[in-house]
Amino acid sequence: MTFSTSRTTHAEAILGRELHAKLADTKVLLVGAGGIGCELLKNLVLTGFGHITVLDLDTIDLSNLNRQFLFRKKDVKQSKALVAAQTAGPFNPNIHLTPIHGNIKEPQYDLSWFKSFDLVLNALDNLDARRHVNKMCMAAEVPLVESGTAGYLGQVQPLLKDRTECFDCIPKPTPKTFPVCTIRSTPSQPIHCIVWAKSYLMSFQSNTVVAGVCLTQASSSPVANGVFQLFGEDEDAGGQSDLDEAEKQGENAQEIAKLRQEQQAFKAVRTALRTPSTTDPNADPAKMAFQKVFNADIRNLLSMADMWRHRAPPTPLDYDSIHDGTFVLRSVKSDQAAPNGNGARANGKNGKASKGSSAVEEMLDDKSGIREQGPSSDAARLKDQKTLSLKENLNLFVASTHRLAERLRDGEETISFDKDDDDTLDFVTAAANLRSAAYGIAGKTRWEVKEMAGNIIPAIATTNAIISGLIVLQALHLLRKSYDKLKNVFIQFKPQLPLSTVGVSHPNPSCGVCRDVYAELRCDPARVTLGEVVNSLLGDGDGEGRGTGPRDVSVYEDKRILSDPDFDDNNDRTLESLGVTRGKFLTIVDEDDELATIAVAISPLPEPHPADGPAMILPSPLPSPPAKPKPAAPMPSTPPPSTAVKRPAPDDNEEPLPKRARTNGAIPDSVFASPSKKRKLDEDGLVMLDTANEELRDDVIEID
Ligand SMILES: Nc1ncnc2c1ncn2[C@@H]1O[C@H](COP(=O)(O)OP(=O)(O)OP(=O)(O)O)[C@@H](O)[C@H]1O
Ligand SMILES: [Zn+2]
Repeated sequence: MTFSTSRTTHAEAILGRELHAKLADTKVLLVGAGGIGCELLKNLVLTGFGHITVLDLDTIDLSNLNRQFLFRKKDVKQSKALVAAQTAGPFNPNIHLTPIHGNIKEPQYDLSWFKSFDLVLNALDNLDARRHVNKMCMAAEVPLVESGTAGYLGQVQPLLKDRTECFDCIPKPTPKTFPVCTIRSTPSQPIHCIVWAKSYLMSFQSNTVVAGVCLTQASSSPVANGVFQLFGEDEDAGGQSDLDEAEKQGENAQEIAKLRQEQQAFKAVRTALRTPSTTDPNADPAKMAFQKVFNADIRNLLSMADMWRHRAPPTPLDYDSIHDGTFVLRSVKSDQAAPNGNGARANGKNGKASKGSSAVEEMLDDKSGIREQGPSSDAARLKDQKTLSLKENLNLFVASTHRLAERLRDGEETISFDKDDDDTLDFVTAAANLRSAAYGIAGKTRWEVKEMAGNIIPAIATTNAIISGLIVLQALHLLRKSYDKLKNVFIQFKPQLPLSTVGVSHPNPSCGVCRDVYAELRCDPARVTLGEVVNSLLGDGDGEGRGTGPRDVSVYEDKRILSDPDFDDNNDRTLESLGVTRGKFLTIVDEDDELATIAVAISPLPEPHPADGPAMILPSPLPSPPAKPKPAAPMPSTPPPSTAVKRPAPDDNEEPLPKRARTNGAIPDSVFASPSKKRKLDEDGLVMLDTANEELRDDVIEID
């Protein structure tokens, strides 16, 4: 007896003939071709999914090659989506693969486009893109499998509108925050110095790592708030408006004069960084930057006596003496902030400077040259893992500042921190370590700084591979419509139970994403006005499919309010003039809070469409939102969140906030019982579950 086997024999045997045949016609969108994406694409191709679109915005980096096995060294700098498709396509000639090099948030990937897929699989690495895809899938009612890994941990979550909770049903934990005073004036841990150093490249506010207002500052000017961006945009390009304003409002004139002086000094450094280099050592931008931030600014802080009453004061660093090896780290009391204050070598015996002082001594001990961490003195240790002396940090600071300055002069307008950009990593390492030395905090190796500054949890190829297999299993349940089999699956750190599953949860009745009623409006945004659109969508309410009829509503695009019953200025403006174009949503909120919200996706008119044809094609039937569930009574057992210190920093581009709290209403018990309100592993908000009753354990760095 002979058996004939083909490439599909095994897949057919496992899946059954019916499902296997169905796969050939299935259209899948895979978003992300990174660690999970590469593994998953291989699985999809080999399982026999017939039509796969793979989309990624990025190009291949050398550091991807250890786990993103569809890529080779020759592919570095090429599009991930294109190379992934080129490599995986030939694994199965029976399937169609469409690679797209692009951002999933681009307007052409609108609701109609999402609706053209039977299934969407996320293999992303950031909260923003995940939330976007979640919303599009909820609107399009296309099943989505969400996933993420963090080191040895991983999670798969199948999501389907009205069947399961969506990605946004549970508010995600906010990223770690640090009080601005700690970062700007009173760091006590290496991470504080690293965050500070990063802020010299990037804005404090925009990456929301620093929270609160520093009480020692009088004004809200960038200088007062510590937003010095040596390599970024000039936050105060418009002049000294903030300070002028503060002066007008009668704030302390002396303090304002001091802030102005600081601002001038800072601008001089920025200018020097952008000016062709000279031989004058005093015009060396690196030296100027050093003297400003590690000497002048620290002296300035020392003059605020109150700040140092209960904590060790920092020591101003001196460029020349570090350079020639004669620098002595001084412990200066707040009232001894004079340049020649009594100094003492920071040897840990002086209580004021004892924190981390042995590590500081290590940095000071230039005779040791480059020191190595740990017991091994193996000369072959990676250079990244060596602790640099103070002088070496100075040299690294100077060298990296020069390299970054050269890039500015070559036309780069802003330089942001990127863990894979050596110049920025060197700068942050050196600047953070120099600041640590000034504050008696232990220094960190370049390797450690890379991990901490990049919020890196090492990626493990095996975790990605397991998760990708599990994604396919959940995808198959969704395709079979075996909804009772759907599971949230977790890879966890438990030898007895490395893999666990939990049944999916119901949607959160007050979710501001999946409880909205979605509709699609095909229109020419240049030819329709806001008022026209809203009135047409509300309809006359005169029978089935004819809408709710006129009522009081507020209208938003994302967080921007466009109109409400007391504000109709925009009603005669076109959608285009209001920036409501293809791919965006108009959100219509019931002013009486009785009916669910309508979210209207803006799509183009179908082609071909006569030029004199209607400017919009309304959804049919018109949206008819159900009554909103009554909010549950507040739960006494849940303490209110503390807003005292760790309030998240306002977003840089903050736009008017919606009047309503979209997901912040009282959350019913069922939500807190939801298994996915669990442990946060990833900066981008991946929520991980261990067991149903486990505490939220965060890798939060303690802040003072
Ligand atoms: N908005 C987006 N549109 C399209 N692709 C995106 C978007 N956001 C992220 N991605 C892609 O998702 C993938 C996530 O993969 P992964 O987590 O392995 O990240 P990586 O950048 O490849 O690796 P690492 O961050 O560890 O260097 C990346 O390839 C990234 O380009
Ligand atoms: Zn939801």
